[in-house]
Amino acid sequence: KVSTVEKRWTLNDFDIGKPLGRGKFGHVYLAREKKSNHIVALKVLFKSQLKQSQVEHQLRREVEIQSHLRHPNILRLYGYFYDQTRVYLILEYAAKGELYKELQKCKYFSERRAATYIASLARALIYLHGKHVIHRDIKPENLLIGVQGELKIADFGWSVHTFNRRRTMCGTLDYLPPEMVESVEHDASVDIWSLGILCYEFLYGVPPFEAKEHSDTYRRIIKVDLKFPPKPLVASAAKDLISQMLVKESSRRLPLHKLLEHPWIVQNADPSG
Ligand SMILES: Nc1ncnc2c1ncn2[C@@H]1O[C@H](COP(=O)(O)OP(=O)(O)OP(=O)(O)O)[C@@H](O)[C@H]1O
Ligand SMILES: O=C(O)c1cc(-c2cccc(F)c2)nc2ccccc12
Ligand SMILES: [Mg+2]
Repeated sequence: KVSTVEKRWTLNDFDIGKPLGRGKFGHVYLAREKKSNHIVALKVLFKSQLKQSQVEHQLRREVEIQSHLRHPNILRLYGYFYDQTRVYLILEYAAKGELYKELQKCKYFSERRAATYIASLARALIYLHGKHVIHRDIKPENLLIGVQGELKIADFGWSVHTFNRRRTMCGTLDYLPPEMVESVEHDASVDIWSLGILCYEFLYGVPPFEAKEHSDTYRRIIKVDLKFPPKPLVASAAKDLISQMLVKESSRRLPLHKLLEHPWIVQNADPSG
């Protein structure tokens, strides 16, 4: 069993295996922790590139947030260490890889598979929001698949701790810099919207507001120009759920615990998730 974050890890603690993929800032390798024989994914990030892109604070925040999370549908971050030139993240290994590749292969998912994924993501988001964390970047590229086929939310690079409302409600906003005011603006309901987009994409194979130009996608989003194609045939209960999540007024989006009671989820999601 891989111990907690307190231990000081070094590269010598691991045997490095095959590359699992390439990210923006470096590679991810299969690795085995020598003492426990525990298989992990070792994400190697180059400090030079992190500095260049000015994402050091984002990475520290990602590590700080993800290392404290414990949920079956959230990818574990066991620890990190760094040397002269690189930062290493010790991550749970998701044996069945990326969800978006699975979606490309199947074109779209069955209602049972889609509902099971959406229910497990809703449970993970309920857990996250309960800890005042919003992910803000829920999309197929950031979802990995565990050895039992279960979904794992990864990439907390864009996640943030939301301020408790007392601090922002009574404290004047006047002195808060844009980036703090901006994060006060959007709350956990941004993840409900993204989950609605995902649900649509799982069932139709494309996201609802896709367009050739970014400007067109932007226009369709702010208009909530939601259309359901005739093919593939999708149950009206699923369309009803999606329509309750893709609501412009963020406070009127279907709360996550209500999503888990929605007929389409109750009838189609596999309880084990
Ligand atoms: N824990 C893991 N288990 C299995 N494969 C992984 C894991 N983490 C990453 N990978 C593989 O490595 C690839 C790159 O990883 P990742 O997406 O985390 O890098 P990144 O794109 O730089 O990160 P970000 O998406 O935050 O920019 C992934 O697309 C995936 O194929
Ligand atoms: O040389 C450092 O002290 C250093 C540490 C860290 C770091 C420290 C904790 C957690 C984490 F994810 C990253 N990130 C960096 C990124 C670029 C350049 C240097 C560093
Ligand atoms: Mg990535």
